[in-house]
Amino acid sequence: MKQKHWAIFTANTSHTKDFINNLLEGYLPEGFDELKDKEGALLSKLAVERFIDIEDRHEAKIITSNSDQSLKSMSSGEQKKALLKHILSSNPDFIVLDNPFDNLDTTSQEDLKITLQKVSEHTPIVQLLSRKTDLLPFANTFAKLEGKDLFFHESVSSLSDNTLKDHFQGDIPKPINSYKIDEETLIALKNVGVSYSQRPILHDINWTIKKGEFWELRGRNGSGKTTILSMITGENPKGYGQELYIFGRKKGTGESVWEIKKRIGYFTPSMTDKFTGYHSVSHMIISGLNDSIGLYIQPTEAQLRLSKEWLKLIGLWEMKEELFHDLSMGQKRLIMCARAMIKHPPLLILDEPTAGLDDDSAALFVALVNKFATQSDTTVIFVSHRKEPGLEAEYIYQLEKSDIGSTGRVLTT
Ligand SMILES: Nc1ncnc2c1ncn2[C@@H]1O[C@H](COP(=O)(O)OP(=O)(O)OP(=O)(O)O)[C@@H](O)[C@H]1O
Repeated sequence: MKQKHWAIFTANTSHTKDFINNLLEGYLPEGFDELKDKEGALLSKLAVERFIDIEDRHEAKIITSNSDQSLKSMSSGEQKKALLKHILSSNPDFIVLDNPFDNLDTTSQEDLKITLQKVSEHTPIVQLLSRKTDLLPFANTFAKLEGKDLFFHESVSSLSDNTLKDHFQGDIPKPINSYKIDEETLIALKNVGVSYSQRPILHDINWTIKKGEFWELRGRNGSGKTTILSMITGENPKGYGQELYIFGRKKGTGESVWEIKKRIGYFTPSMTDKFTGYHSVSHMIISGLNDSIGLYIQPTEAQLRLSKEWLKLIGLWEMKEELFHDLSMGQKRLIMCARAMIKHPPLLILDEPTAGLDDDSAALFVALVNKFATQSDTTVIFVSHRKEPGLEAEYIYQLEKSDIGSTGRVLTT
């Protein structure tokens, strides 16, 4: 009999985590009899985080035993590859893949496809996917997870519904107080180099970012994207002593990390997915004005008015009193993005912001970013391995890996 492989399409309202736990714990939904009494392994961002946690707590190396580096210090793509290697070496009876291509560069995505094709000859695979282009070619059983319920479909074509609507009617709300930045050049890196334990990571990086520009930062896994961003935000001490200028000042000339952070909006999905506090949707947006997650003081009239304008723009005004906690993943992402935008920071960094979103929600998210980049003075840096259709970045900063560290060049779109 032909090996069965499942492709489960998820949307942002799908109860993906419960579904995966049930599969791995043997509470099999109908249609998965082939996995009865079998031991499965999970490749997902959450599984990586669990291993980081275990390695941290026990000071042990489980999936990185043949590397000097801790799992935590690896780049997100490297972590995923290390986990895959660990899974394959433990020969599980079946493998569950939760959006396996997220965080991987295009070459690594192709390599993973080839590996999985081979694995699929002897091991059943369950792929959960939110983007249609990610479908593995050998999948032969298709279903959609709607909330908790699974609906099987004969083919992929019967799964698609092209009903994308543009929710963003209206303009980006103006901030209550605006930042005054006199310099035209917001960020400048001049001949910046970084090494870790004598391993060169970045070489001679020259990158000038001006006020109001919209950039995409690209590069393969481990090429140093996060390293550059963390030097800019002040989280990485490697920026000190280098020709790195932030908001017109050379790094390390007296400004505090806090002063810099106040002027940077930052969004990455793990901020949303890990957040467990119970705050209303409206208060979550307003909290972006105070640089806190969640609101702990009574908002002013002006703040409430501003949050109303944002919620109307992103189509979530009806949900203002709902708890952030109860929203779907796509809605949470829009709220967190609006929260990062609300004060029109001079710089907004979006780090793989669409990872895990379904096609429609990703397109909606991109539409919001495009609108913000056009209608505000904020400089936007968007990092992603996916070429998001419709993203209107003006410039691309491309990192190219090499033995002496990654070098960078500017491409125009
Ligand atoms: N604290 C550290 N110690 C040792 N190596 C590190 C440390 N932090 C980062 N690195 C290494 O530096 C390189 C660049 O990592 P970085 O996270 O900047 O890459 P990236 O371009 O963001 O990758 P990805 O696309 O996979 O997220 C990687 O090889 C990573 O393993």
